[in-house]
Amino acid sequence: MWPANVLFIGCGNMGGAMLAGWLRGGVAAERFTVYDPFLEAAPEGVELLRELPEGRVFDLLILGVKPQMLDGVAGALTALAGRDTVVLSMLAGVEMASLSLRFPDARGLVRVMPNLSAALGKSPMGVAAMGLDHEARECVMAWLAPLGAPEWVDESLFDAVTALAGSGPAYVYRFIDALAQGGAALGLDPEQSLRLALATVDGAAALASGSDVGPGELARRVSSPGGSTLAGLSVLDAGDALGALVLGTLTAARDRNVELGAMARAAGK
Ligand SMILES: NC(=O)C1=CN([C@@H]2O[C@H](COP(=O)(O)OP(=O)(O)OC[C@H]3O[C@@H](n4cnc5c(N)ncnc54)[C@H](O)[C@@H]3O)[C@@H](O)[C@H]2O)C=CC1
Ligand SMILES: O=C(O)[C@@H]1CCC=N1
Repeated sequence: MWPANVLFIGCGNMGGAMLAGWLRGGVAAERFTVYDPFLEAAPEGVELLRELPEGRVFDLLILGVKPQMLDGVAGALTALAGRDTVVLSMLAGVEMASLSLRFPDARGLVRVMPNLSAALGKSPMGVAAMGLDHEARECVMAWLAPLGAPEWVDESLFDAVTALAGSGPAYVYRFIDALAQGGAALGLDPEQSLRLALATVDGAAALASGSDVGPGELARRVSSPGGSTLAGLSVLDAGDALGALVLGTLTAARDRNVELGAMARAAGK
């Protein structure tokens, strides 16, 4: 079954979440090797290397370093990224054209944009590939499936997908914090307020995910005519301030991804 063996190059927050997701999904730990000079420990059964392996061939190389570190590692990976090896990158902003300059001999390239929910098998994932035939692309999707919901995305939209789905958990966490702090300001015990906020977001997201109607209709169903939810929504919806704030947030994140991509393009010339 492809990939028989997988080498992570850097396995911090995001790489670690993906690794945890595969292990949770039943993939054998022995199929994974991690090269990371700074990681304290790898999960049980996963080989952790402080030096790049020599004379070994991996089916899949997963780049899990920061985008700004690409050129700190790429040169040393030439021998590992040969014609039997697919290179998969989770790096924000960095385009496949930039990757193909660094890994010209690789069997193919895959870009994936997951988020930390991969650890629970609940990550949305944008996926794009280069140099892989239909069968290999199907294998990539099957390989990513234990992490959540992979879907093909045109690479030109990757920076937007990264802003929404990659960074998105951070924005949701801010909203959870705001709910919890609001409840505490109204007199609830802060810990109880956070518990209530978390359970509310968890249940609301699960309900919306399984619903055949959209979030707008679900919000309407919460709101009794003349009731208290509408009184709250009249504040939240005023002047579409929330919509503008979220759009501004996603735009800033998307634009930073564009900058990171441009830096990688310029450095590769
Ligand atoms: N954190 C997140 O939620 C998401 C991150 N990403 C992408 O994932 C990538 C990694 O981000 P994080 O996991 O957040 O960063 P991180 O800093 O947690 O992980 C990076 C890892 O690389 C290791 N490392 C440093 N120098 C190295 C070297 N020379 N060779 C090998 N490994 C080295 C570090 O020890 C660390 O474990 C980034 O490119 C980011 O754009 C993508 C989606 C979501
Ligand atoms: O903050 C970052 O740059 C990365 C990309 C998406 C989430 N974390």
